[in-house]
Amino acid sequence: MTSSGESMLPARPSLSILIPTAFVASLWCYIAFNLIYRHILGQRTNRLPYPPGPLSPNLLLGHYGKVPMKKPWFDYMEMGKTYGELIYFRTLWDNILVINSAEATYEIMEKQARITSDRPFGNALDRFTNWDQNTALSVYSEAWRRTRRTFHQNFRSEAAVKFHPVQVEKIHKFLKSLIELSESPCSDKQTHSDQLVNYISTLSQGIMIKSVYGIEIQSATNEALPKAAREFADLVEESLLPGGSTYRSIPFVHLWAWLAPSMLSKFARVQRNTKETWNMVRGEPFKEAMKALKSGNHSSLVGELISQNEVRGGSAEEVDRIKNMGSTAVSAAADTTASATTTFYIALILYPEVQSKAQEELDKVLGPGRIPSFKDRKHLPYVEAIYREVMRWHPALPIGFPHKSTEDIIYKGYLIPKGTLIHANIWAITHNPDQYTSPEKFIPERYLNKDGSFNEKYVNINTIDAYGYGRRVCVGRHVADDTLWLTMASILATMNVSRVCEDESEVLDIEKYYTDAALCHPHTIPGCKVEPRLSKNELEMMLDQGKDEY
Ligand code: HEM
Repeated sequence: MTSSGESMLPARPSLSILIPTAFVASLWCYIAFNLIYRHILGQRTNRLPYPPGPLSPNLLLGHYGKVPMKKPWFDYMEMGKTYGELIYFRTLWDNILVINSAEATYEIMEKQARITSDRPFGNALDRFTNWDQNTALSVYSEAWRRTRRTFHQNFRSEAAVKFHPVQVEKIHKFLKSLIELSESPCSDKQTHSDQLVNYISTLSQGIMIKSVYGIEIQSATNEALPKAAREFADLVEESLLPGGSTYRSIPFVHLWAWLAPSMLSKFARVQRNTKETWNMVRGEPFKEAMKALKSGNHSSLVGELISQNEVRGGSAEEVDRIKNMGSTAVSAAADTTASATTTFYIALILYPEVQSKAQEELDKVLGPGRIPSFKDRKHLPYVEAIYREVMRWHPALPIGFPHKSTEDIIYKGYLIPKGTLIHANIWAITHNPDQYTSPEKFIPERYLNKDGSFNEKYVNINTIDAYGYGRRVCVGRHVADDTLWLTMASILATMNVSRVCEDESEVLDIEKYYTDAALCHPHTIPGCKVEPRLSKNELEMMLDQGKDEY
């Protein structure tokens, strides 16, 4: 005791110091435990080496924060020259594998699909942001299997024909807006290009939103639902890159998103925004479809499925699955089909000879005054080859979607341990010079036989790498395939697309027009001019005659 009678015991640390210290200490213990478990004990029990990869710059964090996040498909393709078809590294506790070759992708993601079809999500933060309601982000579980089945029943090749009326209607409307665009006086050519990109988005999203929910949209940039669907895709895309999702599994990180005030923490703000945006995409159009259903109109996929469920006396879980399917379809279509259509325009401005050849084929097969319909597809091999080349030349998801292994895999003497995040480098696969001569060039002829017929080898849609692999292969691919083919055939039949530039000899660096992250799409089409091949009246007559041709 002091003379004043106060105790000499040290002051107790306050809770505001204890809680964060305990949090940081337990986080480090968790990291240390994971490292010891995975890298020391794991190695001892399995003598096989992990695949080659760059040395870890940090014992604890691995490559966390050091991996390329901007167009990383180029870096991994380049790194392939040193490490080969498999590149292996880790960030914190995640083991990550990037696959650069078609052969390894087939062996690991197709042949072993049973054990490589999980996703690296499903943590507390993913539940906080409701990512578990999105089929593309869901873990490999019974819930995913059931929603995927609902998806498959409605989007498989035979079912995709029910999308045809809306596809035809929206594509014809798009062509009409192109005529208006070509007539509108505009001093700045780039404004035309930007407007065109807006029309392309409206087309891609308009088809899915109308087919799934029966909702008409006029502009993808001005209306709440298409804007939210794109915003959700933008908010998610960084987590799809190799190493991009590691932070999501940091223990208790969801508490930070939940507790921290938005105005103080950017992280909390982004997570809440993601949750709200997803809730909007999942909730609002569903409410509208239900309103239409109550008023006796169920001319939408969701309306039709809900009324069938009611007739069967179906469950609340089935309603949830239908909601998940509808909202996932709208968010998955937001950037992907628009990306491929915009890439098609870029190809046309760079390769005018491709456009001329396709128009020659269309004019010969269709004859004068007829707009292409799905029935013409098998008679138009060159147009088919253009579509395939667009998907190869600039795939919409160049580094694919992350898969996760659920068992150890041994490939060519290497151990790929259970829990590894697997990314197929679709870009490296579709730009492999051993398989595609001059892969950087747009050459539709690579899909044709010498006599100009379409090469049988490529007929199956599953040969299109851009749609991904294994049990998680794009479930909307048949609908996307129809939309893209008809859009491309219709544009070629009715419009001339060309490039306007000051200097004709300027070599266009197209990469600078593409976005950097996982859902890679051009933000504009540099100096693009679109002119109708026919007069406005002729074109309108043509569209009128073709409007019921599915
Ligand atoms: C150009 C158009 C499209 C491309 C290039 C594309 C590409 C892809 C890719 C690469 C994946 C990941 C596959 C994997 O994990 O290996 C995927 C998944 C998916 N796609 Fe597409 N997609 C397109 C259009 C669409 C459309 C229109 C829909 C609408 C239904 C859709 C729905 C989905 C869904 C639901 C998944 C997740 C499947 C699952 O995880 O089980 N996609 N897509």
